[in-house]
This record gives sequence, structure tokens and C-alpha cells, in this order.
Amino acid sequence: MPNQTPNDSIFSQLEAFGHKKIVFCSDPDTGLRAIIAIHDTTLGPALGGTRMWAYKSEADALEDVLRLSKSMTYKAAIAGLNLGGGKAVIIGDSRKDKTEVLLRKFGRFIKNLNGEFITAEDVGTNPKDMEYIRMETQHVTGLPESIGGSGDPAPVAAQGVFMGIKAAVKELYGSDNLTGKSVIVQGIGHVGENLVRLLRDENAMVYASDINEERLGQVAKKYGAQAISNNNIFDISADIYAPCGLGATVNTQTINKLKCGIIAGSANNQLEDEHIHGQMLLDKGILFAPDYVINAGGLINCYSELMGFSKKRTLQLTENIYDATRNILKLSKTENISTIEAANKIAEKRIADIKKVKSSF
Ligand SMILES: NC(=O)c1ccc[n+]([C@@H]2O[C@H](COP(=O)([O-])OP(=O)(O)OC[C@H]3O[C@@H](n4cnc5c(N)ncnc54)[C@H](O)[C@@H]3O)[C@@H](O)[C@H]2O)c1
Repeated sequence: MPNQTPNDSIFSQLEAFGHKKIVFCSDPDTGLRAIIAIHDTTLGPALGGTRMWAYKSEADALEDVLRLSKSMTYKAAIAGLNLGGGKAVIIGDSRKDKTEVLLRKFGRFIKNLNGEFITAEDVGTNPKDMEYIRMETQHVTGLPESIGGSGDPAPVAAQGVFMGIKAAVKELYGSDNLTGKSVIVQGIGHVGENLVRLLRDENAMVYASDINEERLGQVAKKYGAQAISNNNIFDISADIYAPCGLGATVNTQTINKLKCGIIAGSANNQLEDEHIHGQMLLDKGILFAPDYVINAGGLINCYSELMGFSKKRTLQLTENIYDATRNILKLSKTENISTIEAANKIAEKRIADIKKVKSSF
């Protein structure tokens, strides 16, 4: 989705990002300060995680929720889901400030939106927190399996990234077989570890890095990956670079050093600047599988839970990421536009088409 740097007036920001609705949730009794951003509901109710983060300023929190909710609109559209885009942020330190009453109060604000917004876990929240929200509203997903939810979305997210990697490899090498291909997985947390497992199962060679050295040692040993220092990532020649930690790791500095033909990983917002770095990658002939397209497995898992969870159906929808990625790479090639621009075009077309369906009755 397009990067924008709106000025700091709230209404200008809403107009620049194209949001439908913003709800500011303030409750001094519980200490709740949250923002729910509903970007677009053309395709269905806005679904997005609730992030709890100690933002430096309220302006930072607002910008984050606007940016993240917009990307959810694009992610759902490309994945072919009948969902709109939304996101929520709770301002606070999740290790100190998170309480049952705060989460339940937040649940009441979601309840008041009457299904226009559905939430799930994100950075700083977990399935247990979703259980608290569920006590006040049914508009929450990503619940633990023990209470009928879809459970941990990370293995599904990893499966989607794996399909995206295969699609990119097919484009570059003519076959999607990963045997013998080398992959740098940066960040071997919930998604990264599952990705390492899938890659090793297909006999890819994996270089793994993580700032958590203890975890890195364990995961590398378990799957037969080669542990590398985070500082060496851009010195290593490999077929694929899979960022699975934080965003913005693809920037002017790193693109100039990168020795990989493909970038495909789970981290959200991998390009520091969508336009500048999308174009730079195109010019350098590095194939970028857009992050929001190939990491949609987590969202698909949540969507399945809403539809009456079926593992088989979830897997089918996740495997569609292969074709979705292939179509984007094809459009990028035929129109000579960056892959992120191609993905945005396809997402925007689906939303515009469905708007026509919903324009009457
Ligand atoms: N969990 C999901 O279902 C899901 C779905 C879609 C997208 N994502 C995105 O994928 C990424 C990973 O998610 P996760 O659930 O695995 O998170 P996680 O917190 O479990 O794992 C992230 C890992 O990255 C490591 N890390 C952080 N910064 C790093 C750096 N600079 N270099 C190397 N390692 C670093 C952390 O130590 C951690 O082990 C995030 O960007 C997340 O937003 C996750």
C-alpha cells in the first residue's frame, strides 16, 4: 500500500490515508488509551490485530495505526478474503500496563462498533488477552484452540511465506524446487522457526540469524541450519533473503550490499520506503515478493476461524498465495513496475470491482 507522510492534523491524516473511521478510546478508570482505525470496509468487516506498545507520543500511535490498518485492507484484498482493513493500538507497556480490566474495557469499545471492526492478537498482545476481550464482545478472533479458536497463526503464516518463496524461485529459476537453494532467514521467532523447518524439509540450505543468540543456537541445531551473526547478513551470497524479524530492513544501504536475487519473508513493511526501495529493487533486478501478500497466512487463519475453522480450507487459502505472488511478478514484468506497485494495483482493482457489486440493493 502506498507510503504517505501526511502532515500532523488528524483530519489531513485521515484524508491522506483514506480512512473511513477512527475511534479514540479513553477510559481513565482503567487507564485505557487506545485508537481503533477502520480503513476500508468495502470487502467486509475491518479485521486487524490490537498492538500494545509504549509509543513515544500520541502522534506516533496515530500514525502507526493509520499505516497498519491501511495495509490490512490491501492484505485482505490480495488474499481474496471478504474482509476490510483495520487495526487498533493500545498505548502502554504490555509488560507493565496490561490488565484484565483494561482489555475488557477495550472490548466494550469494540462491541460498540457492532461488528464493523474485528480484532486479533498482534505485537504486545496474545491469545489470553483475546479471551479477555471475548468476555465483552464476540468481535474477536485468534482465540486459543482450547476454547474453539484457530490457535497459533504462525505455522500458517510460515506456510504462506514458503509458498511466496517458491513462486519467486519459479519466476527466477524456472522451477520452484528449493533443494539446494540457499536462504538467509533473519529472525527465527514464531514464524521464522516454522519457515526454517519447511525450508529444511525441502533440503534448502538455511543461514539463520537472530538477536536472541540462545534461541538461534537451539533452532539452528534442531533443523540443521547454519547460525550466522546478524552483522554478516548482507555479506553472504545466497539465493533468497527472508526477513522475518522487524520491518524496514530493506533500505538504500542494505540494497546496495545485498547479495541475493530474491527477497521474501514474513516481516511487515520490509521496505523502508515503498516507492524508493521498490523501484531500486526493480532497477537492480532483485525480485521482491511483497510482504503483505506472502505473510497473509496469519490473517487467513483468523478469517477461517470466523467462517467456522477448517484446517483444510485454511491450507487451501494459504496455498493460493503461490498463484497470487506469480500474478504480481508477472504484472511487474509486463508493465515494468515494482512488485509492490503491481500488488497494490491488483488489490485496488479487487476493491473497486467489489464496490460495483455492492453499489445497488
Ligand atoms: N505471527 C504471525 O502470525 C505473523 C503473521 C504475519 C506477519 N508477521 C510478521 O512476521 C514477523 C515475525 O513475527 P513473529 O510472530 O515470528 O515474531 P516473534 O517476535 O516471534 O519473532 C521475531 C524474531 O525476530 C528476532 N529479531 C528481532 N529483530 C531482529 C533483528 N534485527 N535481527 C535478527 N533477528 C531479529 C527476535 O529476536 C525474534 O526471535 C513480524 O514482523 C510480524 O509482524 C507475523
